Amino acid sequence: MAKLVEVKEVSFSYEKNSPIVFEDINFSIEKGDVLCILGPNGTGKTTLIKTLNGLHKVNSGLVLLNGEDINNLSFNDIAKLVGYIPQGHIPSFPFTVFDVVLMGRAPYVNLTSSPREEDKEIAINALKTLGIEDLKDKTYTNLSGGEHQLVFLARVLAQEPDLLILDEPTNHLDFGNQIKLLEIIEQLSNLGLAVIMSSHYPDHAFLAANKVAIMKDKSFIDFGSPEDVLTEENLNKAYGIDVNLIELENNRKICVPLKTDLELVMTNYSKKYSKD
Ligand SMILES: Nc1ncnc2c1ncn2[C@@H]1O[C@H](COP(=O)(O)OP(=O)(O)OP(=O)(O)O)[C@@H](O)[C@H]1O
Repeated sequence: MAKLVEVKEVSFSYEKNSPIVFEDINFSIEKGDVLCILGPNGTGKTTLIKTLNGLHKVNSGLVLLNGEDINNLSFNDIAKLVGYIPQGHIPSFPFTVFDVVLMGRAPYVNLTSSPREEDKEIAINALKTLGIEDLKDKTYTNLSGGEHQLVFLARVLAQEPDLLILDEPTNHLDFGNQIKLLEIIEQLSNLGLAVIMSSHYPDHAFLAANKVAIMKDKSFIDFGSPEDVLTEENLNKAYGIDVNLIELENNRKICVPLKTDLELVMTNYSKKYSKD
């Protein structure tokens, strides 16, 4: 059986003669996998993610969804397979939260017909799953950043995709909601949904992912299980800081970044901001 996502020898640059963002990327994702893509700012995580939902076309190589070249799939075909939450999306129209979530059913609803009762039930269920049914009648544009994020997630759940692609999904979420979101991701993946998310938090990969990729210098410097990939050495290579990995009693690992020696860079300012 074909893999849900296969990425083969993929390279990308924004313009014909502009620098390559990444090259020779290879990986695959199956049902129920959660892949966390880590890497420093500007390494190409968002760009890579956009090649997996048809928003960017690769320069060379292949992206296959369920064995089919993504270039041969229509926008609607991709929308039935892939639910995507972009980074920092800005809501523009004052729809109700319920209507925003119902829009997730668009790939299944004929343009000229209204949503069916079944679609409305699916939308309500998505709100219930995330524990935000009480936001149903609120105006989407009036919500907080974290509430937008959860409502957008409800909308892509209503889309009933096989793959969720989440670009820094815990942005804007409070301490508790970050963990709740990771638990929701874990539970959905146990049901068979696949998830690809980018993140700036290696700890989030330990909490929710079974695969991790670290992107740096136009490629993956490592890909595999969190235990194999999230080493102090790899995290130092990726972020240029020392990191201690600490194992808690319940076998859970956490990453603790150590302080850097920034005083060297700050010497020019020491006179101006002298406390004396
Ligand atoms: N529309 C664009 N046109 C040209 N270059 C772009 C465009 N979007 C991004 N880039 C460049 O592509 C590179 C990768 O950007 P990308 O946003 O994919 O990185 P990222 O790893 O997601 O970063 P971050 O962690 O900061 O969100 C960067 O050098 C960026 O400046």
